[in-house]
Amino acid sequence: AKVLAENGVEDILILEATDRIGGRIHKQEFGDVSVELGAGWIAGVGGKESNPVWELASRLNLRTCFSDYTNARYNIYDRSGEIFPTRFAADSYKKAVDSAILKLKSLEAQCAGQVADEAPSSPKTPIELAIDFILHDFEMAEVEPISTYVDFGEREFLVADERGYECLLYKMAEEFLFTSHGNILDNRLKLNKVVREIQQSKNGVLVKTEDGSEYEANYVIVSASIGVLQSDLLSFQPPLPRWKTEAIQKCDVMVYTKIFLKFPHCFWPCGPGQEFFIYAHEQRGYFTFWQHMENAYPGSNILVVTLTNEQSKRVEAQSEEETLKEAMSVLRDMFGPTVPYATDILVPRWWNNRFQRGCYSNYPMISDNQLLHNIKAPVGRIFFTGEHTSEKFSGYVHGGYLAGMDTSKSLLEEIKQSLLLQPLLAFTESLTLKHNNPDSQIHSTNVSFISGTS
Ligand SMILES: Cc1cc2nc3c(=O)[nH]c(=O)nc-3n(C[C@H](O)[C@H](O)[C@H](O)COP(=O)(O)OP(=O)(O)OC[C@H]3O[C@@H](n4cnc5c(N)ncnc54)[C@H](O)[C@@H]3O)c2cc1C
Repeated sequence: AKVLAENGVEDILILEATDRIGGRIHKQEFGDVSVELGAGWIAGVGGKESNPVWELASRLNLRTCFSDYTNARYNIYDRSGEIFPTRFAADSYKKAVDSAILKLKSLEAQCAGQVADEAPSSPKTPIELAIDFILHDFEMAEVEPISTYVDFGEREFLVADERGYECLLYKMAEEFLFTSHGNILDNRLKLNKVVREIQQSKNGVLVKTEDGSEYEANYVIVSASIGVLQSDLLSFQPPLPRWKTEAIQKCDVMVYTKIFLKFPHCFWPCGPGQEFFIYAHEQRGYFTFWQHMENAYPGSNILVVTLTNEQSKRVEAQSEEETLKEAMSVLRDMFGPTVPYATDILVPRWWNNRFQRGCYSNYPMISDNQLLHNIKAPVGRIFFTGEHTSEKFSGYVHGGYLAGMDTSKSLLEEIKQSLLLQPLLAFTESLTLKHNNPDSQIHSTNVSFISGTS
């Protein structure tokens, strides 16, 4: 919207389903600090190009902490609280990386109709399963080379600022919407407006919201997540073409749940290289990845455990008490029976949120550019944007940011073309009218053609 406004298209309307802006960037007060339920890191810093989100954060002096995940593999606990020896952990890690490379090669071979030379081994033991989880669901959810790292650098910074990651969005809003004391008062932003239907005709679009409101426009940009597009929240009239719906359904959606736990005191190791630690269990992804928040907020006594996909869906479906019981039993395995019970727990529910239906897009390991192209491509007057439409940075905040700019530029181009074509179209129309109805109507259409040209 900012790109459009800055380019003279100020007659815009932003319809947001919830009572806030920010979407998957969402802070919440927990245990006297601000925690990030959604995006937490600015990924891709320190490289040859500057990450635009890092630039925004620097301008706002956003407080961040460098995250060094590399040590996580040396803090792997078994179920009796023993840490796996460094050498053994390093070897297991190397084995998992080699196996991931083999798996990719075998997939590539399969796609080319060939048989791979060597079959990859599957993780079986708890430590193998734990490493497989951090490798695939956490560290490298993408296939190498990872554009974010190549372009912007390999460093990642955790946002640890009471204003929240979302303050970047309010800053951006301030630059083109009417705001006062941090509140957006511009009536071009309408909150609590759940879009349910988008009708398009030759001349424009009609957007219908759940509360019965209707909005007419020349164009619409849909920035809802890929999970929402896969759900039945939004309907299109006429229905979207098959190439579009098939592409939308083919893209995977990751669910990524950060569970926050507050304790009366800190009982975990907090020295250098100990921010991240791993729990090795027979069930892959069962309360595997842990982080303490003492680097981000010293004295906060908060732990975060990350669950993904099936485990995320499982805990979303149960009560917080049940999840807390499971987490406590895992912590007592690792640190002993005297570990104090957490005083508070926070479980975000991204999968069951009908305005998200998941956390971020995950393109299949082997997919061609056509899939992304089709997900991104406009259908008539309906344009699509969001992280899932970013060619290089899908899944990230900077992906969403850059995709938004990209889509707006395409729309500006479309508007420019249609303005250039208008006189020509009016002329063609007047000729058709003349042909069909050689009476009084002709003149008025011709006038609009002439005024259009001038
Ligand atoms: C738990 C989690 C952790 C993450 N961690 C990171 C990270 O560390 N670093 C990183 O870079 N990225 C991370 N991401 C991804 C990042 O948050 C997203 O890629 C990015 O914020 C997506 O922005 P977007 O504008 O595409 O979509 P959104 O932020 O989802 O915006 C879409 C908006 O559309 C609204 N909407 C949906 N349906 C309707 C409707 N029918 N009518 C009206 N409005 C509607 C939604 O309410 C929402 O506000 C994480 C995401 C999650 C959920």
